[in-house]
Amino acid sequence: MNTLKNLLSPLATHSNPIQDTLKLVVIGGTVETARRASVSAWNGFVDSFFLTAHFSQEDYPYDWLMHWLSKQPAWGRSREFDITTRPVSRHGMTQKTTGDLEEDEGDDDAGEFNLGGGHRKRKVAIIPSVDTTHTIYYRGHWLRITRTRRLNEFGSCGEIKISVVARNNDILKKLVVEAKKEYEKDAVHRVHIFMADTSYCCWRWNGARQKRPMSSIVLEPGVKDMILADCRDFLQSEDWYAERGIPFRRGYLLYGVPGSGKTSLIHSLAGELGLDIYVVSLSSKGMSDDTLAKLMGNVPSRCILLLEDLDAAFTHGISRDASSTGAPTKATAATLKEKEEAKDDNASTLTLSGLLNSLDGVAAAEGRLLFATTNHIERLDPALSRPGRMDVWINFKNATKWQAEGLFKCFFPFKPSTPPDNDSVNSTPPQSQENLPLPKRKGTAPVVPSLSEEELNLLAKRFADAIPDDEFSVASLQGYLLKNKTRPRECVEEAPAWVIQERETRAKLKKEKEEREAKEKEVEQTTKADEATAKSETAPAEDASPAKEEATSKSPNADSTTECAELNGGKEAEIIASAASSNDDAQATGQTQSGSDEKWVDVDNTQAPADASA
Ligand SMILES: Nc1ncnc2c1ncn2[C@@H]1O[C@H](COP(=O)(O)OP(=O)(O)OP(=O)(O)O)[C@@H](O)[C@H]1O
Repeated sequence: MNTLKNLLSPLATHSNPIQDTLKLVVIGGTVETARRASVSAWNGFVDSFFLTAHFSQEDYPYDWLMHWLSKQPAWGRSREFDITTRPVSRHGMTQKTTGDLEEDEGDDDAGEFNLGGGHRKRKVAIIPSVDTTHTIYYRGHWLRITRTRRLNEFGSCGEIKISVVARNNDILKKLVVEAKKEYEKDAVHRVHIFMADTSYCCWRWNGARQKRPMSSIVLEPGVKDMILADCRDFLQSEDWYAERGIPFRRGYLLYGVPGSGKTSLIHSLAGELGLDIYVVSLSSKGMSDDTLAKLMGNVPSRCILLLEDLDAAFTHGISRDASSTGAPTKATAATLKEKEEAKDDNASTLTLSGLLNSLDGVAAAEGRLLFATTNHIERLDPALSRPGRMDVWINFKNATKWQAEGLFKCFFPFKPSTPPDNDSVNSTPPQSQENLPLPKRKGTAPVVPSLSEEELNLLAKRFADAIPDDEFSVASLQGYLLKNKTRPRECVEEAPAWVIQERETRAKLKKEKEEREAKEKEVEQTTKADEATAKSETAPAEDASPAKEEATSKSPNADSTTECAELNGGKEAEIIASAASSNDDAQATGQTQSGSDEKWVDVDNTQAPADASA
């Protein structure tokens, strides 16, 4: 005490200011040194007695732990925590957490509360705050949990550190297993979507969507069953593939008109098979052979890898090698111009050989189901769609009457005439309602007049009669039904008028498009003529090159064909021929090709396709 008094007394009395400053520095230094020594002693103590596990956001256990932590009762008593409406893990599961904010009386949907006055509810999670250590009691042990953020080469990344005093790491193993189980239990109703991030060469979680029941997809009989059975069979055949030395991969090419259910079917399959979907857009900015190879090498073994609008990649500069377009179709002048721009604009520089390598090269991931969709199969290079890369082809066409009827039944549920007992409801679901999700949310659901089964069947039949075969996409029928979702009877009455109106609108749009194109062509020709006149006036000597003149006076397509043929060194025609013949064969034979593992399925063909894996 006296020492301290002696140290501090000069500060109170008038003394030399230099001496005072020095004393303050000494005191401060001593205090700081003592603090550091105690912190490092504590860390040493922790290191020697505690087991510590680190969980990085880059890997799945982090998600399991965050999900598990968000459900722990300890947060209800904690004095510092984060409240978030964002997903607590990359899988987007924000659910009821202990210590949650409860909605006003009358709402038992705990964990949801109204933000912003509207009727939309958001779920709230309470999670450990960053850089704070929390202590949780778990199975007879005190866990010290610290959530931190660290910087890595791609930005900041979350980390969880869990320390526990224990003789071995059994308790941590138990914790991880429990967290995983809980996580999977809660994830079972969702399909998780990951998008390729070309900037960081990684997959980013993009959302968790509610599973879509297979019964809500209306395709010709047998198609859904065939594809589902094929996927299941593949996923169970790892050993079979290994024994025969065949790469454990399977590709599905879904092609056809827009709005016919290609994407919906994939979503539904993912839910049915319990797989995540990894989506790559080949024409996205920054996509290169290298990036794609890394991304493909990083997909987990059991998942759906989706290449959407495969043909779009071809019209945005993909090429077989440095000097070719890779696409079997004629490249337009606009396409070539786009390619030139792409070089400057950091756009996709992917080549077809790069794409082929990443699909089935040595480093390509195994065990994944590859799905590719396209509206223009004729634009695909045959190399891309050959068996081994795309084993099953499915053609999606405009809606048939059968599909119109099925879609109508999906939209309007019927009321059984006599209330059946629970068992009979569970055992025999009506075909159109089978697997459909039960309405979960409370609120003002639209009032739909109740229909008996007979009436529903009759209305669906009449609706189908009014819809012409193979003229409207299922998406447009869905649009019409959505507009009439509370008026099933009127919907059927007005269907013929809707068909006429749709036809008129389409004819009008087509006419407008033709007029616009004709105008554009006219302007283009005038500009070309003006340029030619200006050229001949300013540089008469250049007239001596007639070949060049001839090329510029051709149509844009003819132009690009010439340029394309030059770029390909004459290979273009070969590619067109092989694509056409393979496609024609497909249409002609229509079905399974014997001797290969490939299937050719036409959704309009009512014959059940043969099982290719047989
Ligand atoms: N066969 C179908 N059964 C049920 N719904 C369908 C079907 N086809 C389309 N739809 C509905 O139409 C909408 C668009 O469907 P989807 O995106 O699956 O079509 P798509 O063939 O992938 O189209 P695009 O080629 O333009 O990507 C969805 O809302 C979906 O519910």
